[in-house]
Amino acid sequence: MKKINVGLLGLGTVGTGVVRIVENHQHDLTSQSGSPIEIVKILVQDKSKARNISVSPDLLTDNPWDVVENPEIDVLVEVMGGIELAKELILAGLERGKHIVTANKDLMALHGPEIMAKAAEKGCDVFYEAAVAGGIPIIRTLTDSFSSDRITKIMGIVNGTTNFILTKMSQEGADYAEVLKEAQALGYAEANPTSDVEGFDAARKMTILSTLGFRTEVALGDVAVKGIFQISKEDIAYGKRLGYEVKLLGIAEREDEHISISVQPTMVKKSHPLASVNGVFNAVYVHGEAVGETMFYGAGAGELPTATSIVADLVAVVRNLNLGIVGRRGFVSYNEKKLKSDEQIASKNFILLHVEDKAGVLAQITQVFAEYGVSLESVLQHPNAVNPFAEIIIITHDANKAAMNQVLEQFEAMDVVQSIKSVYRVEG
Ligand SMILES: NC(=O)C1=CN([C@@H]2O[C@H](COP(=O)(O)OP(=O)(O)OC[C@H]3O[C@@H](n4cnc5c(N)ncnc54)[C@H](OP(=O)(O)O)[C@@H]3O)[C@@H](O)[C@H]2O)C=CC1
Ligand SMILES: N[C@@H](CC=O)C(=O)O
Repeated sequence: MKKINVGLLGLGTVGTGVVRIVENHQHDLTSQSGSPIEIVKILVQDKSKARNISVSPDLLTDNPWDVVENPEIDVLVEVMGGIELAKELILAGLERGKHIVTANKDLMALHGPEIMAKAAEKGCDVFYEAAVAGGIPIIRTLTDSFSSDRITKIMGIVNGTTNFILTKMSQEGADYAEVLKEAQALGYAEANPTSDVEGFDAARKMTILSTLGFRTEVALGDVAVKGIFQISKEDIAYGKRLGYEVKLLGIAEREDEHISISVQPTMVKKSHPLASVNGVFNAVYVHGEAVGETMFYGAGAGELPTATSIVADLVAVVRNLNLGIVGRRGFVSYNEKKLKSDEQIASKNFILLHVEDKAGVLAQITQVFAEYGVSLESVLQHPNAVNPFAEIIIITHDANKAAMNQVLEQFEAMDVVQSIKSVYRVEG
């Protein structure tokens, strides 16, 4: 039984979890993969840093090439994050015939095709289950379990940090900045948390999921992105009154071979299963033509859930090594990419307006919707107790994005409209 040597690039939140699982589950890992797995070198930035796991100082190095050029190492597990250095090390590892496991969605969303091409050229495995939704096995599900189906929609809460923040704001009325600090302390947030709160982390994950689900090479620039920082307590309170929770959703849809992908705060009807996904939990809803509706739920970030996916990938690599095969997750060929136009993207919408509180205003507002063919599901109006204006909350029926943009442009130009406070997509 040949021992498999692993070089670990990074010993932060996720790397620590990988060391723990490899140590604690050694017997099971060997019996499932056919080989003992040993971490023989670990790259860190600062060897003198205090760590919440004890590892032999001999294992640590701050020189990446000690790991990547080590001929004894069979597999590189990249959990250091960042793009340029991680990419350089992974490509250098592949060049030397090393198999790769990574949690790096930033890298896979931007450079996945180049990395997969190098892996194919060198006959190596590249697995990245942990890159999307932490502990949920969604990548395997899309590439393996649904290979027989035609997926039409992937919709999910794929960022744990923002879901943690929105849950605390909704349930406890907590302050945004305070909860973000808590998410950072718990190891959920990215090194630069703006990528969580501005929606880019979710956009990278949706790039990966839609590429795999629609078998189409989706680029990060194809994803329309909106983050959570503009969500107010008022929006959350109104949503609740009307039976909605505000969630940051990644939404990828396919219709007549055309696709659209977005990340945006969304009012989700409380009866929809995504509305009750709280805290750091993630969930991904997948609709396939044959299978119908499915949903996958679990911890989307954090040390051990994420490490579970990494070590499962490691087992897959080792199994393949022992069988003498490679099992890259990718495609022989991709479908042609056709993006939906704004006229083809339709959804229900929630709009909160502050308007002058006088006769005829509501009629003027509804007239604008009628002009652009947007039909309304409900309209609520009531005076604001503090300020001399009225609040109007409108829920539309399905309306296309182009028409909605024209409606909003009209509102911007109307004297009776003091401000367009918020606009959300509505699901459920
Ligand atoms: N945290 C999570 O819940 C999840 C994270 N991920 C992804 O996993 C990856 C790792 O995340 P996480 O563990 O949270 O990150 P951390 O910041 O906690 O850890 C990063 C580790 O990499 C080391 N490192 C970083 N840059 C360098 C460098 N230039 N040279 C040498 N070592 C370096 C750090 O060294 P040192 O310790 O000395 O500072 C640290 O050990 C990221 O790609 C992230 O997006 C994916 C899913 C969930
Ligand atoms: N920062 C990310 C970590 C996992 O990918 C998140 O909060 O989901």
